[in-house]
Amino acid sequence: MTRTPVNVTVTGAAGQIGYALLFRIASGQLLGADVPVSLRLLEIPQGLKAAEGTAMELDDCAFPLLRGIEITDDANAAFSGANVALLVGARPRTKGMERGDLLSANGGIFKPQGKAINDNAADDIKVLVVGNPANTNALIAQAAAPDVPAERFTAMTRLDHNRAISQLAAKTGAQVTDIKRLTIWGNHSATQYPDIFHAEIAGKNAAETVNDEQWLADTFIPTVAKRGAAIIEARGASSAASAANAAIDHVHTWINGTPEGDWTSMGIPSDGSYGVPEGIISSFPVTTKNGAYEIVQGLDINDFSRARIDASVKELTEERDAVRELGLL
Ligand SMILES: NC(=O)C1=CN([C@@H]2O[C@H](COP(=O)(O)OP(=O)(O)OC[C@H]3O[C@@H](n4cnc5c(N)ncnc54)[C@H](O)[C@@H]3O)[C@@H](O)[C@H]2O)C=CC1
Ligand SMILES: O=C([O-])CC(=O)C(=O)O
Repeated sequence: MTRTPVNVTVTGAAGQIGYALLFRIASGQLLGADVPVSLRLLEIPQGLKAAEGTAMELDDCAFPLLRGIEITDDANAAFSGANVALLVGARPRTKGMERGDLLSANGGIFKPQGKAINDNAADDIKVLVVGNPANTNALIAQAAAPDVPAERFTAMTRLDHNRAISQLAAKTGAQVTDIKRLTIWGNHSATQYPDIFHAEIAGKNAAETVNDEQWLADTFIPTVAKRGAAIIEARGASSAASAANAAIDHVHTWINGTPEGDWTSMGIPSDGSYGVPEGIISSFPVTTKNGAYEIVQGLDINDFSRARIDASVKELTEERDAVRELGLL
């Protein structure tokens, strides 16, 4: 295999998501079974030793596609030549803590990392922000990287998307593979809106198939939106393997395309579509092709959906205003 390795930078590499993610990247599940990969792991100084331990385990897998691992606490070195950056390192939410509380704790991490991406990454850099509050952290990083096209900064709502598919399949007895065109709108937070009005189950409209607005409003939406908190309550730690799985899905779909007739959900800089203020990083239905994404246009938004999209977007504009006041934009 003579192909040049793709440089993938993972921040927070010694954390629990990092541990679930790195082996899947190295095995080819992020980029494809024929794409060699070189890993750059960024950690804070206290995390370096554990990252080295993970790197030893990666070596011990003898992955055919893994061409190198560098470990550093220097963001400029970590993002040097990066083609894909997964910004995972952040402080996770703990019991009883809402995402808003995390803004100031995490904002300081993403501004310098955005600048380091701006100054060091490859021209084709694609960034996925996983660390919470993911949408606003992505906005902070993007604002600090004026030389990188804004649309390369994305935030992860794919875990919400996957959770919603799974809940809908369980309710209707369908297979997850029967469910298409589901959308997560807004923020990766409890205000997010999982929308099944345009979704299909085995080719039939999902909302009509379910035909139960009370289940939608009182069970489905809160179950999906509060799933992160429910996992923390049950596990005593936030979602890790499912979050890593969603990060793999997000980047894999971005690079390789959405299947014909389907779409996915990504947190992306708004172009003003669907009344979402331009510039904020909000989740939309998107199709992807040749490494680029496009917002699905022309969907009818009913009153039920409009109110919920607006509420989540309002939260995002408030987060943007808060980080602006903190001098992070
Ligand atoms: N968008 C989403 O759907 C989801 C997001 N998350 C978020 O992902 C983030 C990571 O979660 P976990 O891996 O469980 O946390 P963790 O605490 O296990 O790991 C975080 C790691 O990041 C490192 N870190 C902290 N600051 C850093 C910096 N400036 N540079 C590099 N590394 C740094 C820490 O040393 C630690 O090893 C959290 O913010 C969590 O809330 C978690 C689940 C889903
Ligand atoms: O809720 C959290 O803090 C972790 C998270 O983002 C999720 O599981 O969706």
